Order: sequence, then structure tokens, then C-alpha cells
Amino acid sequence: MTKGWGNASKSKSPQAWDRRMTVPADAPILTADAMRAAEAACAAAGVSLSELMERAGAAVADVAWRMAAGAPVLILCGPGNNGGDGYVAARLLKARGAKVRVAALAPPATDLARAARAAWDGPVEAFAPDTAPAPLIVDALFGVGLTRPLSDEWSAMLRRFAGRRVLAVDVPSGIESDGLQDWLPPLPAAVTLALGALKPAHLLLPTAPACGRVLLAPIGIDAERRMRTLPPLPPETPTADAHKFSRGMVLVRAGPMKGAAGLSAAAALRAGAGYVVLEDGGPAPLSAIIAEAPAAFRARLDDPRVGAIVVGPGFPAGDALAAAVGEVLDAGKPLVLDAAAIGAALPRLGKGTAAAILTPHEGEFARAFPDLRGSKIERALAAARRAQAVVIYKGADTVIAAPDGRVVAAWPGSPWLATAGTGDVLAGVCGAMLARGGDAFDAAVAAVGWHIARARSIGRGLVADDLVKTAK
Ligand SMILES: NC(=O)C1=CN([C@@H]2O[C@H](COP(=O)(O)OP(=O)(O)OC[C@H]3O[C@@H](n4cnc5c(N)ncnc54)[C@H](OP(=O)(O)O)[C@@H]3O)[C@@H](O)[C@H]2O)[C@@H](O)CC1
Ligand SMILES: [K+]
Repeated sequence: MTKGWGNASKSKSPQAWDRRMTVPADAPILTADAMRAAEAACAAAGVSLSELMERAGAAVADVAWRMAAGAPVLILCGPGNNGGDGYVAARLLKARGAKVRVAALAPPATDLARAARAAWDGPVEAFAPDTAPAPLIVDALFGVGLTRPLSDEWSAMLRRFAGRRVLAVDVPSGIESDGLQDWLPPLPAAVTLALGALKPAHLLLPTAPACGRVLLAPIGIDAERRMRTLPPLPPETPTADAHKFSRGMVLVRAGPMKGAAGLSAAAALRAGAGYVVLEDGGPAPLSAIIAEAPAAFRARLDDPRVGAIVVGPGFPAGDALAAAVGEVLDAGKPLVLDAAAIGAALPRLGKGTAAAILTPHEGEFARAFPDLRGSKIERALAAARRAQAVVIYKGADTVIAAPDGRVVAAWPGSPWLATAGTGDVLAGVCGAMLARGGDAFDAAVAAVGWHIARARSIGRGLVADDLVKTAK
């Protein structure tokens, strides 16, 4: 029933996997409203809401059983259906022979939660400041129905359990699930069991780390897949008849800081482009990069074999950048626009220009789209629609958005990517993926996946050059 458990149950030390932050790959993400719509569609298709709650509670019981490993469990139940899931889990855990206590914050307030409470035949304690803890705490207080921050009193009651192993039902209580608020939960979870779909808050800062390891219980909801987590990297073997131009030709326009463009060019080669030309390069990290003087490079802009042009790395705002961006836009080739090139290109994007991927980090995004509000997912989507381009809104919680509404959230990336030059590498990888032809959003998703996978494989001590220096 539960996806994403992976090797956790095989781990010898529970503490070891408690610290891992992972999310299931290619999993659907739904807002609270979309969740309610999916729930209603289920009901219309003949699956009752009590059946959905039974499935949710069974998934909670299944994970809690494994996490408790025979130790006593305390289930904290809230007034809504999140609490209802808790009562169902309590009943099923008890039937399996687990030692379970239930503590309620308030009486059940929905028909479903009342029915789940009635079916639990054990005692219900009042959740109070002196409630005794247990080795495993199941947090079923509030889920997607949370409408305001938790009171100080309840927060303090939850904080008393800090350091215990915590399984959060759907979201850790206190988190606003759409990622619109930065409310942090008083009791972070080791494991969060997302019901039906992941929620934006599982994947966005500052809330994502408090969710710990996120698992998905599908529970039979037909969740649309417009928004999802990062899919696994597709296999990358070139076709048997490949030649350097068929694998994609990438041009990288250099600015005054030549090392940055060199990194982009090397990254494009390493990510599979067959032929990479760097304008006016300084010392390039790989000798397979074709370095050309500006006049020869400009002549390349009309070459029909060019699959993508990268501009922006190491190129601060100014007249020279504006001219360079103008030239590459005129060339009509797919583009990767990074850093100040984003703002320089924005007025012309979407007006008959070719496909583009924009790769802003937080500061660049704020400069290019200062008026956008909402969650990081909503802002990325609004930017993509406005620019009529794919946006990779970078950060530890990178979000990729397309003008047609597709979104991929790439949490958790690799913290080792938080170092100079990794953004230049990503721009080059985007160039390689875009130069293969095909959909720009898919290219951006593949580039982010490549970047993260490469960083994870290097890990400790990573510098940007390591991402491009060797094939392994
Ligand atoms: N969708 C699905 O498919 C399925 C959903 N399922 C489950 O249902 C969960 C959603 O349930 P839900 O909508 O009943 O909301 P929930 O999170 O329990 O809380 C609502 C209650 O809390 C109250 N309240 C809110 N904030 C508060 C605060 N700060 N402090 C105090 N009170 C506060 C609020 O009261 P009010 O705001 O009206 O005053 C209301 O009484 C979902 O996360 C999942 O676990 C599964 O069972 C099966 C399939
Ligand atoms: K919860």
C-alpha cells in the first residue's frame, strides 16, 4: 500500500534512516483544494469517504507498526478527519497486537471522525500538558484542514515530545499544507505519511525538512499528475547510430567572467551534448570544447545544427549583455537564459521566440518577477506563464514550471550544490538536454535530475568543477 518505504525497514539502526530526508520519485502533488476535489471525485465514483479513511488509517497503522517494532505507540487525535485517520490506525494496530494509547485534543467534529472514534474500543485520554509520552508518537492532530497557527499551549504540549520518534499523518501538525505560510510544526516528524498525494509543504522550504522522510499512501485517489516530484533519471545511452551532431550542438556565449561560461560548456559536453562551442573562452575545463572568437561564434548562430544556446553565466547586466541576448533571441534557437540574461530577455520572451529555459535563483527571480506572490510553486508557475518559458526556480527546494501548468518539485536536492559555479553547470546541462530536441519542460526536468544525481554521487567536498571533470 505504501510507496517509498524503500530500504528503510532493512536498516539496522532506526536512527540512521530517521535523519534521511527523501520523497517518493514521480509522485503526485496536490493542494488542499485539489485534494478535496479528488476526494469528491472518488465519492462520485462510488468509493465512500469512510472507505478512504479506512485505507488511510490502515496505511498509518502499517507504517507505525514497522516504526514501533513492538514498542508502545501514542496516537494524538485532532477534531477533524486527520484525527479520524488516527482512530482508525489505533483500532487496526490494537487488532495486530500493538500496545496503543490514544490521546485526543478535542472531541471529533466530523461525521467520519465520530464514526472512527466510535469504532475504537479502547480508552481515550485527554491530550494535556502531563500526557505521558511513548517511544513512537503518531501525530494525527491536524492535516490539510489546518486554518491558523497552533496555539502556544498546544505547541508547548507537542514540544514536550521532541526527541521521540514521530510519525506524522499527512503533514506534521501546524504546517499549512499548500506551502503558503512558513509556520513550522512544534513537533517535526521522522516520517510523514502523505495520504493520496504529496502536498506542496512536503517539498518547499521552510517546512520540508520538518517532514523528515516522506512516504506516500496512494489510498485509491485518482490524483492528477500535473504537479509531481522529480522522476528518476532516464537512461542515457546514445543510440547505436549516434554522431556528434545528432547528440546535440550547444553554443555557450561567454561574458566577462569566462570561467563561468567554461563551466557551462563543460557541463553541456558532460551531460551528453555531442558538440559544444564556447565563445571567446578563457581556459576551458575540457579540451573537447571548441573555443571560438566572437566573429566566428556569431556565424554559428545561423547553423541549423545548433540545438541550444546558453547565455548568462558570468555575464553581468549591462549593454554588452543586452546586445548578446538580442543576438541570441534573433537567432531563433532554443535558449537557456541564466542570471542577468533572464531580465534582459524578458520583454521579448513569448513573442514568437523559440523555446526557452530560465534558471533564476532566489535573488534573480525576485528581480525578474518582483510582483509575484504565493507559494514557490505558484510563483514559478506564474513566472513561466508570463515569460512563456520553462522556469527552473533554483534553491534547495528547486521548482520547475511550464507555461501549460506542469510542475516538478525537486526536493530534496543535494546540499553540496550550495557552492559557487553549480548554477553555471546547471545552465550548461539544460543546454545539452534542450539540444536533444523535444519538450523544454522535460529537458529542464532531466537537467535538474542530472545535476542532483551527480552531486549526490560526489557528496562531501564537492566543488562545481567536480560535476563536469569526470564521467563518473
Ligand atoms: N482528502 C482525502 O482524500 C482524505 C483525507 N483524509 C484526512 O483528512 C484530513 C483533512 O481533514 P479535515 O479537512 O477534517 O481537516 P483536519 O486537518 O483534520 O483539521 C480540521 C479541524 O481542525 C480545526 N482546526 C484547524 N486549524 C486549527 C488550529 N490551528 N487550531 C485549532 N483547530 C484547528 C478545524 O476547525 P475550524 O477551523 O473549523 O475551527 C477542524 O475542526 C487529511 O489531512 C487526511 O489526514 C483521510 O482521512 C482520507 C482521505
Ligand atoms: K498530522
